[in-house]
Amino acid sequence: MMNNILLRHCHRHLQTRIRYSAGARISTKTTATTALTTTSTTTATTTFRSFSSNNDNNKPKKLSEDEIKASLRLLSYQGTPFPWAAVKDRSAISKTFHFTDFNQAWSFMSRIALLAEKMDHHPEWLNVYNRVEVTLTTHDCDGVSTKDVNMARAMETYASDLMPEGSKSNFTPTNSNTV
Ligand SMILES: C[C@H](O)[C@H](O)[C@H]1CNC2=NC(N)=NC(=O)C2=N1
Repeated sequence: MMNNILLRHCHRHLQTRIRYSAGARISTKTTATTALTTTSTTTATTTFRSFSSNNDNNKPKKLSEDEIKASLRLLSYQGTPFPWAAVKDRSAISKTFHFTDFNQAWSFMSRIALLAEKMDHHPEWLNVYNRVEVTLTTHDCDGVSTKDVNMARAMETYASDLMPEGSKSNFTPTNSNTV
């Protein structure tokens, strides 16, 4: 009799634990997926809307020097020692991101890779441990377009999601190929 009660108690306890851990597992997965989807969708939609659209035949429009300068000013927040900059001798913009470690740098690249496929727009980049050097340009118009600016903005969002506050000002200029 005592054994029976004990067994039922254990069974109920086990059920609760299983339900709890299943719930936790599901909610973690949902949160991760939602966060990723929401961030990419929101970023892409918001940025596409807030910049002037491309020309009629949907070919990305090459931005003028002044438009690039204005975009760089918007992208680079004050006090960042290594902000977005125009690349010397070619129409492209570039920035080096410094993360805490390789894991963070790779997370950043994975998130951007998903967005790149979604936008059909792919960055040039180099990763060394915690550093990701990014160059953005649009082959289809042979220069910087709104697609590059939108991608750069998404990169800023993803990087600041990943980096703990405080380490954001910890940049060291490493790329001398910019003007
Ligand atoms: C055919 C395909 O749409 C093009 O090649 C896409 C792919 N990714 C691209 N990426 C970049 N950076 N610029 C482009 O013009 C470009 N075009």
